[in-house]
This record gives sequence, structure tokens and C-alpha cells, in this order.
Amino acid sequence: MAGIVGGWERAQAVLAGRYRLDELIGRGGTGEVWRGHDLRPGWPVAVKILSPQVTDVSMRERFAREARTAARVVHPNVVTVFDVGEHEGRPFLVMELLTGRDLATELAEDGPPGISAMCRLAGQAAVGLDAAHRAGVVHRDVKPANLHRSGDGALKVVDFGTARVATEAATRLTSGGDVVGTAAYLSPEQILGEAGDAASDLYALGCVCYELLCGRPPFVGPAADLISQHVRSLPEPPRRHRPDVPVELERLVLALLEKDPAARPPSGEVVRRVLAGVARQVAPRARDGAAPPPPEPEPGPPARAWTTEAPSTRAWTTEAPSTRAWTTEAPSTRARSTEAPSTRARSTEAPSTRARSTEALSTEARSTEVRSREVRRVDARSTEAPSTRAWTAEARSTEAGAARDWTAEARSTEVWAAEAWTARARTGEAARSAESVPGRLRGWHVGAGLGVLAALVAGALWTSAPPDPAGSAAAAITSAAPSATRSGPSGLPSAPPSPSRTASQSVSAAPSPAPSRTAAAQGWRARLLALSRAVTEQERRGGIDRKLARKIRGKIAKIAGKLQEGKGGDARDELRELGRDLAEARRKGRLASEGPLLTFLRDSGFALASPPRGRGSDDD
Ligand SMILES: Nc1ncnc2c1ncn2[C@@H]1O[C@H](COP(=O)(O)OP(=O)(O)OP(=O)(O)O)[C@@H](O)[C@H]1O
Repeated sequence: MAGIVGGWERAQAVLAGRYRLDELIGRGGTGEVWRGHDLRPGWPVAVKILSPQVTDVSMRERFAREARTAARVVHPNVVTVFDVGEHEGRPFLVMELLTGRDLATELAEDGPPGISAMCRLAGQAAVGLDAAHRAGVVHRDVKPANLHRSGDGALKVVDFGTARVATEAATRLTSGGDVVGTAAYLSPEQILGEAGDAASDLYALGCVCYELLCGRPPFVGPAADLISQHVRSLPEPPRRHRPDVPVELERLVLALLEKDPAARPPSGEVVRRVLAGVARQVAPRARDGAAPPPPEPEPGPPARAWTTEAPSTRAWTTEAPSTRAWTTEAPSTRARSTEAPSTRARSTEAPSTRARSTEALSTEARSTEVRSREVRRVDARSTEAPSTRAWTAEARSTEAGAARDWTAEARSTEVWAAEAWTARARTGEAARSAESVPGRLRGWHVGAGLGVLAALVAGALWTSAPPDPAGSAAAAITSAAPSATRSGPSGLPSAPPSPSRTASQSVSAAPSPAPSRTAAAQGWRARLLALSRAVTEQERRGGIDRKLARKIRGKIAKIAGKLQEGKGGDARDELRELGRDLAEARRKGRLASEGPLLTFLRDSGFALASPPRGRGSDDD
């Protein structure tokens, strides 16, 4: 077509006789985004077109998939795709033009927003993601750069280039071997090789929330460190970086950052509602273009509907082990949030809540003209964004209205939770049946992904494994699978441990049949993850020393890291050590003799044995 020369560098090109390319906005991994003009209705659009340099067929497919995937989600907080097409062999997609900044730019230029604005932004991202999840789409690359403001300030989720549709997982997860995502926002389960589901997006959202509050993501450092931290380290509570973060908000963020996907909030909609609840308590800061804030509400237990009235939500808040973990580690927080009876009374009993609401309302009534302008601005935005409108209405609601909302919320939370669980179960199924993980790892370049390396390493281990001690330990883990992922007919590869085994074999298992490399890759990922989940479950129920749980997670991360680096020998050593640690812990009573972890180990073929005399652990 005339006007399009060489590398699409020349402006004023027209695609499909309709879309004029006016100005290059930016370049991504596969495409260029242009500010353009749809000549037919005569309005501005954004056009994303495959870069001319990209000739790789899989990249072309990925590009086309982005268009299809994004088009499935229609929501005010998700960028709208208008059209897709192909021009001179290059696929393109036409979408709404977002003239605001993305959150990465906003953070870099303005620093962290006020609490109220943060809740508003994160709430919009949450509800946009929720819409995607309901449409069966998992974004898998949620980060500030992919949360973009439109001209009227509404936040939109963009860039579905690495998204996947849950029902397509089984057929699509066969081509690559890399981990998808950006290292600073990658969920532990993705790092351990799962394809990622709605809960993984919520983890990434938690990282974004943290960054919006603290000016930095929960974990920082080189990519390899980040990976390890996501799997094994607890994030520092945001209030340590920023004391004005309300306790409820901190709880939410830490719940989103739970290592165990099941312990995270059940859906983006639940997240939005909690954020709305927090925002109701916090008047917008002067920086947000509003009146100065009223006194910060005293820290207390989470809002009533979130904890007391919504059983399914309560499950991931009050019972989430790692949230409890750091609460225990921060005595001042604990004292104020869970132990102070007056605080508890204040937030669970109607009169004090009423008092606080009245205070908030009268503060609102006293607010300046600036505040009114802000409200009008929000109103204007909300015309186009029903969810924002709902949020704004909620923020203005009276006490009676709020109570009604809470009740409705409690009811619907259960429904959402159930849906989320069903969806998760479905996508988990798909992920399990997949052979490897597709895509690429941005910001963390590895030659081959976890799947490929794990397959090679596991393959090597199996061929050179038992009866050598290291091989036994490796076999122990590789044969260790939860019932859901077992592939054998009985699902129980266990056999009694050989009495002649040595100290390094304190955890032992029957030799596994030699599986294919693909099965091996699946086995490693699934089993490490399953082990990690069993530890979490054990922690939740008690019966495991917290330090030990952390140590096991650290080992799992190390093993995953070694596999990632292709260091099979080191991975075996780590496995052997892990076996010793578990046996020692059992002997010393740091691990209960009954419970999910022991059951998992037993069911999957582990047999714990005491180390022989004269050989102790580091702890002795
Ligand atoms: N609808 C849109 N309106 C305005 N700008 C957009 C729109 N979509 C994307 N952009 C901007 O265009 C640039 C390139 O976006 P793109 O999504 O291709 O890149 P990326 O996220 O950096 O890379 P990748 O495609 O590898 O994920 C970014 O600066 C992005 O903010």
C-alpha cells in the first residue's frame, strides 16, 4: 500500500483503506503501537501492528491471539478492541486510544499516590481483571506498565499479549518452555512452572498495590533473586515503608501476596470491594486534589463485611497463614489489630462504626470546593465506567446504605468465591494436562524455561538415579505427587524403604518407573508445587515449626532455581538435604506426626527414617 514503506516508520500510512497511522506511540516485544485515525467514523484510535522485524510464526500467532483474547473482554476497565485485520501479511489490531499515562510512568513521575487514589486505581484494575477472569481470560502480565489511563482518568488493563484463555490451555501449552510474566510481578506458582490462573493475576495485582503504596514492588533485586523471593520470602508489611497505610489495606495487600493461590482473595471483585471499604474510611489526600485528610482511623480488624459477614472471604483473611505469620512478627501491629479489645469492639459493634461513619460524613460535609470538584470529576468519569460509578456511589453512601452494601457483599462474595474456585479448578486441570509453559519471560531472560530444564534434569536424574543415595532422594521428590496429579494406576508408588539406606537417604522412596521427559517435567513442577502447598496447609492447621516451614520453602525455591539453571546435581543435593531436614524435624517434634504434610509425603511414596547414629543435622 502506498504510504507504507520499509519498517512502518512513515506516518500517514493507511491500513485496510481505513486506519491512518499518525504517530508512533511505542514499541513492545512484538508490535508497534500507533496513534491513528479511523477514517470511517472519523475518530482517533490506537493501532497495534506486528513489527516488520518479527517473522517468527509463533510470534505472529501470539499477536493474533492477543487480538482475539482481548476482544473477549468487554469492560470499562479493559481496553476495548474495535477491529482486527491484516495488512501486507502483518496482523494488526485497532483499539481505543488511551491518552493518559500508564501507572509505571505515573509512579516514576509523581511517586506513590494518596491512599484514596491508590484504592481507586487498584480497584479499577481489580474489577477489570475480574471481568477478564469471568470471560475465561487470564492476563498473566499484570504490572504498572500494563495499567493505562484513558483521557478521562479511568484505568484500563492493556496488553493481552501473554494472556491465555483457560479453555485453550490444554492445546496451547505445548509449544514453548518459558515462564510467562515479568519477574517483579510473577507469582510463585508461575515460577514453579504453572501456567498461571486468576489467582496469579491477583498476586501480580498485589505486587502492583504494594508498589503504588510503597513506591517499590514487594521484592526488588536482580531477576534471579526476585524469583527466589517470590517463592520463599515474606514481603515486608507495607506499613513499615509507609505508616499511613490503613491496617485493612495492608491486610488485603499481604493476602494478595500469599504464596498459596488458594489463600488469596477469591476474586478481583472482592478485592475491589475491600478497597472501596478502605477508601470510605480515608478521605482523599491533598495531593489527590481534595481536602486534607481527617485523622487516620484507628487501626483495627478488617472491615466487618470482609471478615465477620463473609465466610468465604474470612477464610482467606483470618486464616491465611502467612498474613498471620507477619502479624505475629510485628507485635505492634498485632497488639493494635487483633488484641486490643477496644479496637475490636469499635469495628465490630454498630455504635462505634456509626460514630466513625458520622465523623466521615461530617468531614465530607465540611470539605472544600476542591473536594467538590474532585467528586464532580469522579462523577464524570463514572458515566463511562459503571464500576467506577458504583464505587463512587458507595463512597457517598449513608450508614444504612453501607450496611445494605455489606450484606449484599457478604452474600455475593460467597458466589464469587465459588465461581473463582470452579474456574481455578478448571484452569488447574488444564495446566496439569499441559506439557510445558508457553511464551517468554520478560525482564528475566533465560535460555530455556523451567519446563525444558526440568525435563532435562529430571530425565538425567531418572536415568542415573537409584540406587545411588542422591538418586533416591531425587526419586523421592519426583515420585511425590498429590493424588490429583498422580499418573499411575494406583497413584501410590510407595514401597517400604530399604533398611540398608544411609543417612543421606533419611527420606526415601521406591524407585519410580522411568517416565518420559515430558512427564518428568510435569512431575517436577507439579510435585514441588504440591509439596509447597502441603507445607502451607500444614502451617494453616498448625503442627509445623514456622522456621521449618520457611526453610522447606527456601529449599523448594533453591531446587527450582537449580533446575532453572540446569544444575541437576545441585538439585539432587538440595533434595537430599531436604529429606534430612524433614526426618530431623519429625524426630525433634518440629513436625507433627499427623497432618497434611506427612500425609502428602506418605501418600506420594516418602518414608521418613531417623538418621543413623553419629550423624546429626545442623541443628544438633
Ligand atoms: N490503546 C492504547 N492507547 C495508547 N497507548 C497504548 C495503547 N496500548 C498500548 N499503548 C502504549 O504503547 C506502547 C507499546 O505497547 P505494547 O503493549 O506493545 O508494549 P509493551 O507492553 O511494552 O510490550 P509487549 O507487547 O511486549 O507486551 C506502550 O507505551 C503502551 O503504553
